[in-house]
Formats: sequence, structure tokens, C-alpha cells
Amino acid sequence: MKTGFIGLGLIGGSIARAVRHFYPDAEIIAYSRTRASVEQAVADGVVDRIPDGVGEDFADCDYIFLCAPVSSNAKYLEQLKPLIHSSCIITDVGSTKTDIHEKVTELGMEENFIGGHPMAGSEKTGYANSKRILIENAYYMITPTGKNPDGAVDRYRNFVASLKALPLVVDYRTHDYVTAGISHLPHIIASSLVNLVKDSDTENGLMKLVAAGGFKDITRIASSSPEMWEQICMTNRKNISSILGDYIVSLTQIQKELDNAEQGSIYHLFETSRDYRNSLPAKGSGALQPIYELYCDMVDEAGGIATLATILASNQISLKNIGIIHSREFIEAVLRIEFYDEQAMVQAADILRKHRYVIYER
Ligand SMILES: NC(=O)C1=CN([C@@H]2O[C@H](COP(=O)(O)OP(=O)(O)OC[C@H]3O[C@@H](n4cnc5c(N)ncnc54)[C@H](O)[C@@H]3O)[C@@H](O)[C@H]2O)C=CC1
Ligand SMILES: O=C(O)C(=O)Cc1ccc(O)cc1
Repeated sequence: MKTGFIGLGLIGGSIARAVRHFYPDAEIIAYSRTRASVEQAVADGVVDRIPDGVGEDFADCDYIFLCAPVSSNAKYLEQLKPLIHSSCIITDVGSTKTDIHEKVTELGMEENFIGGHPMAGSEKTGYANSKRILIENAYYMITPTGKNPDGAVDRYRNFVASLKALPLVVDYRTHDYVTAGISHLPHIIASSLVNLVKDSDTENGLMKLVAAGGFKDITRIASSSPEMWEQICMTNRKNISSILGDYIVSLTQIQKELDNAEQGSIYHLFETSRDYRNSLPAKGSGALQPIYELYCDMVDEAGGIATLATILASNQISLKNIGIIHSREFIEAVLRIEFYDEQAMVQAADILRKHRYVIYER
């Protein structure tokens, strides 16, 4: 099997690593704007060869993954059209799908193109942050064109599943409607909120100084790549604008309720959102990998962490990560303990409570 990558950053690098892991004999070629990262991928044994550009070397690929920002991906289709053989599947990983599907139709490439979008990632960019397990257990949306030959969509779906992601076949317009709500609008909200705080801060920057967990939780994604998010927003403008309009209406309503001291309505806002948020699937298949963590009050004394770690180790519970939280809202020192799976986390909470530790769960 031969797989080609165009763009080898966080997502391209992660998929290439997964292909290398599950298909050790696969031939993998990659071209990217930043040559240094592809050179690193060759040194890591992830990529076999770096073509000079998008040319003949891609001609006999079974799969070609377009993993650059969305508008750049669409531009490569034209270059690939005269090169590819009839059973090659060109796919992309872009966060928006309508734009690239329209380009595919315009170029008459519907038989060879199947859109893809792993619902996994982070605010980080670049090959250096890529990980083989990034797409593991994450939904991977697949958007066929409707003109793919018999068996092609199943072949691609099985390939995605073999990389341990969870394939989900979706119409590309539905994809863009859904992602506008759960991904694109949240990014706009996070970034605009950060800018609002920046512009509203006191002269001595007190807001920035005391910004606590809640603010940091909901604004993490504001650290994402501006280049990538500019292109996402420009290629899903209608859906984003529509849901942004609904959001503005809901904010205006909340402002009115505050101005009129409508206590019950404000309670209702927090009650309904809490219930829906708590009903989200707890693990697997989110944009983020599940995190199994506990917080524990610590008495600030030498050997405190060692004692706790020993208790867990003597119960055969492995720790993924452990650390004291420095910037926090808690009164005492608080330890954050991360586990590999849910069972270990539940068991650890039970054991530590029996040892009289105060445990907080998320
Ligand atoms: N970051 C995330 O969490 C997710 C991103 N995506 C999609 O994945 C794609 C890539 O995003 P990331 O890997 O996060 O970005 P990234 O910035 O980590 O990687 C992009 C790569 O493409 C290369 N590149 C940029 N312009 C290029 C061009 N014109 N020709 C060739 N290579 C070019 C860059 O050098 C870099 O290696 C985007 O389309 C994005 O919408 C999808 C799911 C999650
Ligand atoms: O960091 C996060 O939580 C993300 O939201 C990552 C992400 C970014 C873009 C996508 O198209 C899908 C997932």
C-alpha cells in the first residue's frame, strides 16, 4: 500500500504515524510547506521519502491525504487530477467540507474523492505535536460524493477503522452545519472572549493575573492557529453566521434577564445547560481524548506525594501524570492525578477516600 500526504502537521503527522504503526510495510511519502518537519518524519521512520513537489511520485498512491489548511487542500486537487490512477482515493482532513466538495464537483473528481474529518486534535500545531494515538477512539467523519464507485466508501471506512478511529458517514452539508455549532462557533466565542478581557482589563492587568480555571477551560482553543481558523471560518460563513446570530439573540435575552433581575430565568439557564452538558458522552469519540483525573487536597508536608503514590502503587494502580496545581482557586495545595482509564480512576478515588484523603471528581 502506498499513501501520500500533502501537509504534515499535527493531523497529517498523527495519521501518518498511525498508518506507519498499523501498516509497517506501507510506503509513505509526504510533501509539506515546512520541509524540516518532513525531514524529521523521515528521521523518525514515519515517512519513507520526500517528493520535490506534488508530481509523479503521487501517481501510484492508493490513498492521498490532504492535510494542509482547508483552502490550500482545495488548491491541490487540480494538480492531482491528471496524476492519479482510477482506484486512488483522495481524501482530506479539513474542518469544513462543502467548499472542497464543490471544488471536487467543478473538477469532475467525484469518483476519486471522499472527504474526511477526524474529530480529534488540539490548539497545538505542527508535526512536533503529532501523536499516533491522536485519532484513536475519536469519531472520524467521512463525506462521500455520491459518485464514488461501489466499494470505495467501504474500503475507506475500513481503512479509517483500521487506524482505530470511529468512522461516521455523513452528508457534507450536514457536516458543515453540525461543526459550525460544536466547533467553529465555540472557537469564535473563545477568541472574542479573550479579546474582550484583554480590552477590558484594569491598567495593572488584574484580570489577566487572576484569570482562573473557568476562564482558562473555555478559552484554551483561543491558542489555536490563526491561519487555520481564518480558512475554516471563510469556508463555512453561512452556517457560522446563522448560529452566531442565534447565539447573539440568546446573549441579548440573558442581558435582559439580568437587567430585569429575572432570577428564575437565570437559574433556568444554568440548570438546563448543566443537565445537557452532563449528558454528553463521557468518554471516547470527542474532539479531545478522554481525561481520567482526580483532584486531591494535600497537606503541605514533605513526602506527601510519595505517600499517596505509594498507596496507589501498592494497589497496582498506574499513574499517567501527577502534579501540584499552582494557579488555582483551591485553598489548600491541590494535587492533580491522571489515570490511564476510568476503572483505575474510580478505584483510586475509593482507596484514597478510605485513607481519608479529600477527593474531588470532575
Ligand atoms: N488542529 C486540529 O485540531 C484539527 C485540524 N483539522 C484540519 O487539519 C488540517 C491541518 O491542520 P493541523 O494539522 O492542525 O495544522 P498544522 O499547522 O499543524 O499543519 C499544517 C501543515 O500543512 C503545511 N502547509 C500549510 N500550507 C501548505 C501548503 N500550501 N502546501 C503544503 N503544505 C502546507 C504546514 O507546513 C503544516 O505542516 C486543517 O485543514 C484543519 O482544518 C482537523 C481536525 C482537527
Ligand atoms: O482542541 C480542541 O478541542 C478542538 O476543537 C480541536 C479541533 C479543531 C478543529 C477540528 O476540526 C476538530 C477538532
